[in-house]
Amino acid sequence: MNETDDRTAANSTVLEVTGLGHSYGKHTVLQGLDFTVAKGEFLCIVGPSGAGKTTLLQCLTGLRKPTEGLVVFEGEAVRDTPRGMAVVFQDYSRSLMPWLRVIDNVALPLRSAGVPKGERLDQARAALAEVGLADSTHAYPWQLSGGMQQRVAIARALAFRPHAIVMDEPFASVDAQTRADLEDLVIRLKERLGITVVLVTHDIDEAVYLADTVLVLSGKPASVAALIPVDLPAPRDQLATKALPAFAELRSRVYTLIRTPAAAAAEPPADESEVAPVSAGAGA
Ligand SMILES: Nc1ncnc2c1ncn2[C@@H]1O[C@H](COP(=O)(O)OP(=O)(O)OP(=O)(O)O)[C@@H](O)[C@H]1O
Repeated sequence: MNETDDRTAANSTVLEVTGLGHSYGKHTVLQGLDFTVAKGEFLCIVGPSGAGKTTLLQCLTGLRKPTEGLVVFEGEAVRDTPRGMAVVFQDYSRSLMPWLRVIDNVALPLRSAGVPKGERLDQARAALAEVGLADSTHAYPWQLSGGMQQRVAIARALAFRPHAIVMDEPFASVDAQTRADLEDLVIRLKERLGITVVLVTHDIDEAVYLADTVLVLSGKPASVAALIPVDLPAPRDQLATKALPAFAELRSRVYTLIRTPAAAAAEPPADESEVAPVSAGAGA
């Protein structure tokens, strides 16, 4: 049994993707994807620009129907975004309502879900406290920095008390320092609340820093080139973790897989247990 099998056997599977493919008309973008995400796991999806990362994420969240295969979340086939799943997009400025105060932005989806007023304001306040915005509940989004607005978007996702958060390049629109702060925030939230996180990024360093497992998409059409367990010590630290030789090794493996998937797959890694090619048990 390799590390990937251990990973899925030790934890219960939350998300299961089987034979997933997607074509836009005659243009096949994704083909034959099989993988699982365990409860509490942090999975980062990386791949070259245009590989189909966003398309995959849309299929996982029920925002797009795959043309082939199946996505199962908590035992049920995904058709619309499941109740236990929250989605955070890159563009916070478009996802927040500028005319609503922060607390009302966070509480809005709860209102649509029929949660009574007192309860939804309590849940919204608690979620804002989780992301360090307890003092900004009455501000308008446009009075906040980009990083704070993205925190509001994360709070809005948390207010639902989801079991899983799916994020599409959530830190791509903020400066480097804010990005590092938000990365650490998401790691802390995941650990404290036991949430499963699936995050798409084009940034290999970010993927290795955040993930328990990095899923590398590559090829045309794209498939899973590898699921790479990231066995870096916790807690992760922006300086210490990134200075580790193991971090540099993982980063270069991911980079090589993205750039030259066939060559990387043919050349076994120094320690084979660290890289699990998808054919060696990445599926359910
Ligand atoms: N709605 C659509 N209709 C037709 N083609 C699409 C549509 N959305 C995406 N595509 C095409 O599918 C391919 C994958 O796009 P997608 O946005 O999923 O990739 P990506 O890996 O997220 O890209 P990037 O890293 O640049 O954000 C691209 O060739 C894109 O042009």
